[in-house]
Amino acid sequence: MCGIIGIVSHSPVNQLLYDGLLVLQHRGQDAAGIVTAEGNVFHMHKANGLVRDVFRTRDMRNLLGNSGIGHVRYPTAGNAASTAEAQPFYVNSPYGIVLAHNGNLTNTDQLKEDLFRLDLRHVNTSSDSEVLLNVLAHELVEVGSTQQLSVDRIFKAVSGVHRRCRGAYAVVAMIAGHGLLAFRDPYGIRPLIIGSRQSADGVEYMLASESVAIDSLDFKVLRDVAPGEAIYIDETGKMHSHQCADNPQYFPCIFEYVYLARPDSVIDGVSVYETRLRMGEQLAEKIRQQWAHLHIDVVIPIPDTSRPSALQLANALGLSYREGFIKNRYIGRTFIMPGQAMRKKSVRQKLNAIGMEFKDKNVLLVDDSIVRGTTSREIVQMARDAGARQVFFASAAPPVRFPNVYGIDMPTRQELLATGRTDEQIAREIGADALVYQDIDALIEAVREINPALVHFDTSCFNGNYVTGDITPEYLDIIESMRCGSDIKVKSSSLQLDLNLARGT
Ligand SMILES: O=P(O)(O)OC[C@H]1O[C@H](OP(=O)(O)OP(=O)(O)O)[C@H](O)[C@@H]1O
Ligand SMILES: NC(=O)CC[C@H](N)C(=O)O
Ligand SMILES: [Mg+2]
Repeated sequence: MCGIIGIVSHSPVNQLLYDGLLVLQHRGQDAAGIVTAEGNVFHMHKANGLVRDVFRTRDMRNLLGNSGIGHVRYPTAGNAASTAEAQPFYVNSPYGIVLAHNGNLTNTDQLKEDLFRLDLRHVNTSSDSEVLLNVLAHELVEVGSTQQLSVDRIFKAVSGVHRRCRGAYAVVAMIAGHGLLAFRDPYGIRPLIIGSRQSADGVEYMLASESVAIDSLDFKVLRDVAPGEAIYIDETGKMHSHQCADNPQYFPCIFEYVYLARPDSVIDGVSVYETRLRMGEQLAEKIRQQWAHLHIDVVIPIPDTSRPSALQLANALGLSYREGFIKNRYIGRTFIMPGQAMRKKSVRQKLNAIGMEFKDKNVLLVDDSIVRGTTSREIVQMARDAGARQVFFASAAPPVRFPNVYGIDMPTRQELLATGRTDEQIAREIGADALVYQDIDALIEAVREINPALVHFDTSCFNGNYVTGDITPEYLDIIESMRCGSDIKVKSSSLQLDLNLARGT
């Protein structure tokens, strides 16, 4: 889950893009980049680091032009440390194209081989996003690069991308001398939303991963981009849209509501904050039924993401809600940091207990999810060190037992705390006296109650159902075997070969 943004304006967009990326920083802390278009010329600056560190005044000055795209990266493929994999990516033919991608392709290696062998294109990094860009570039050639690039042709090229690419992709791209293109994969796994505003010179458009970026830049939300749909804003500033997939279906990632997105965003018509409140209510109901024998003195959230769920859970149970952990506001999100050593160290740096809230109390700690257990293990111990009598733990999401292949870095079953363990074993692992998880149906209900039009979700990390239909046990085995420890560093080019071997082809 990276953050992407695209703006077509009537005045310079560099500051708007920067401000938008700052608002999307929670979606990626590893690298940031902006490309602006000034006539036929692209200006690009990208590097590893947080938005505030990547862009100096001199970089901003060079980002000239009235349209542009931006990206904050949370690596899920390729090499986390490589500056060359910071986005947006650029390819010079046809026309000159830049692209920023949120998600993860699941047939990267097959595509890479086809690009090399059949399309005569070279991909220089191990990033799936560079592959995606080259597929788009090739499809744009296929629809007739020697002729005028009409809107129809651009949409045909996106249909070609949908036919070839598997996995999750929300994309913003710019075609030099033409306009800004955005599209969402046929299942709408990762979010994408469009907004507009009226300026003295005409309408201006903005696309972003989350509505919070649109709100905070003073645009008005128009609507979510539909699964499979493409939006094109041409060089005159006119917006076009078209459904480019044969069989689009809504399967948004439910983990966006659990953890990834900011609570003040609305994704696919659902307020993230409201779902988190409802998750708390649903969990309270389960606790009421299952834990009548336990005495809880106080409910304490594990900041930040679990706050709304913990608050509502406490309300529903008639218990007091107290802030027992204080978060160092200068430390980022730990789950999306690359490398277990860094994540572990950061939990202690990030959270500190307030003794009086724990001393001689039975505390119920609430987190939005338990993934590797890095946070919960540390936090339970911190609660005990602070003098808690009993420590109970509640997760507003079900156990995470399966790898995510659509843009969240949960690649191996071994590193997921809940894989192969019962709730009792997990409670022992994190050192809690009791543990309760949300049920998957209750989680789905928490989102669907707000927008009943959403019927299906990508819930693969909870139940192993992979909607794209191409994720076999062999695929997961190979992904796992390619990961060195838990750090992201994929020996990408061997995937297809290994898959073929696994299938005996
Ligand atoms: O079981 P784990 O592998 O530790 O992952 C789960 C934890 O990581 C996330 O917190 P994070 O610190 O990333 O962000 P937050 O401040 O938004 O809660 C999430 O909210 C959980 O607390
Ligand atoms: N989390 C994401 O969306 C990652 C995008 C892309 N797969 C990368 O690793 O750069
Ligand atoms: Mg957290």
